[in-house]
Amino acid sequence: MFSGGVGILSPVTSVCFRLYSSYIKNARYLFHLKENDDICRQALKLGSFYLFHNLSPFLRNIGSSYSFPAVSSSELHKILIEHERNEQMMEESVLIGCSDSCSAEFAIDLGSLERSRLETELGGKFTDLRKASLQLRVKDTPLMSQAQALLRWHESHQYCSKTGKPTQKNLSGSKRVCQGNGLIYYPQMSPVIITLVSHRKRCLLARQDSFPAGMYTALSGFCDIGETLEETVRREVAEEVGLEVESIRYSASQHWPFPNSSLMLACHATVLQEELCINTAEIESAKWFSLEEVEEALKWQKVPPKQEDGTVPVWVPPKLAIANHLIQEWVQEQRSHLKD
Ligand SMILES: NC(=O)C1=CN([C@@H]2O[C@H](COP(=O)(O)OP(=O)(O)OC[C@H]3O[C@@H](n4cnc5c(N)ncnc54)[C@H](OP(=O)(O)O)[C@@H]3O)[C@@H](O)[C@H]2O)C=CC1
Ligand SMILES: [Mg+2]
Repeated sequence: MFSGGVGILSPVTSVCFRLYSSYIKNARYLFHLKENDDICRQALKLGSFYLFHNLSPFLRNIGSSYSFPAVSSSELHKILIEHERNEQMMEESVLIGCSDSCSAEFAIDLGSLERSRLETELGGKFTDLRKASLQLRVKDTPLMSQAQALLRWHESHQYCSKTGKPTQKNLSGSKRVCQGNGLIYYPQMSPVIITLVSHRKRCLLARQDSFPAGMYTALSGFCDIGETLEETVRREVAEEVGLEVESIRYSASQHWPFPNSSLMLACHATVLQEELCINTAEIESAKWFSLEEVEEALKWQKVPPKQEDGTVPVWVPPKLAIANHLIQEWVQEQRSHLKD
């Protein structure tokens, strides 16, 4: 049943596993891998590995689409030997999940190996994460983002911020431990709210001057320490556009890897008034949009071309961004109100 390490689990644990759904089996198996270096070491010998080079994921182009392929443990072993690396380097991998058949999945950064040679041997390209996110199918991006975020966290937490001594990752990469005083560090994400504000039949979309021309999206902002989700929504809406939030409705969440790991918490909010007071230190422009205008903006699948007058039509972030989900949800709700 478990191709990656079940033999190490006690018979009692294995019997319990048989009663569970595959989701629970996987969750329990991953828990053991995270906690126990010996089980994880066994899983490394049978697992599959997603490859990165200085945090750029490896993509392969097949016809008109791209894949984020994994190599087997034996293939990775062969690559390391051919590039004159010790097989011990496999232990630099981080655990990112497991397949339905409980085969462990890891990510490894091969940044110390020659990039162009690897690309030729593997038949693909190490691609910048932003570009890769747009090339991959939306359903394949979360795994790639998660893997890159975890590798990035390990790369930037090599030393203890209290003692200055090196930290050591456990085998799965679920934590790092200070070699000086045993302090444990866990991978972190910053909570960020993203809120689609609406008033009567219009919703509010805004842009920062760093956005590509024409792109408008929902308001967003990092949670301050100690704040609740609701408090952040109220504060950010007040700070950025000078509106008082009346009601908040949670919608969904998403891990967002740019520029560092964020947990995007998406909400709908209604406001009491519509007169905007834009904080230009934060955003360049914010406007109310009707259903028709939002439907028009959603039609663009990629950056629209400049019009004759030199302007770029309004467009919204692509499907991989939770902003798109919030906007689509609002459109569906408006359409259903029209039918009522
Ligand atoms: N997935 C999606 O659909 C969307 C994702 N986002 C993401 O949400 C995030 C936040 O949006 P944004 O509106 O810019 O946020 P804010 O409105 O909070 O403003 C960003 C500024 O806040 C400061 N800041 C405070 N805390 C942090 C922290 N923990 N990490 C980094 N900066 C912090 C930084 O200022 P300083 O640099 O001066 O220190 C930064 O420039 C962005 O990373 C963006 O990529 C945004 C919209 C859509
Ligand atoms: Mg903001």
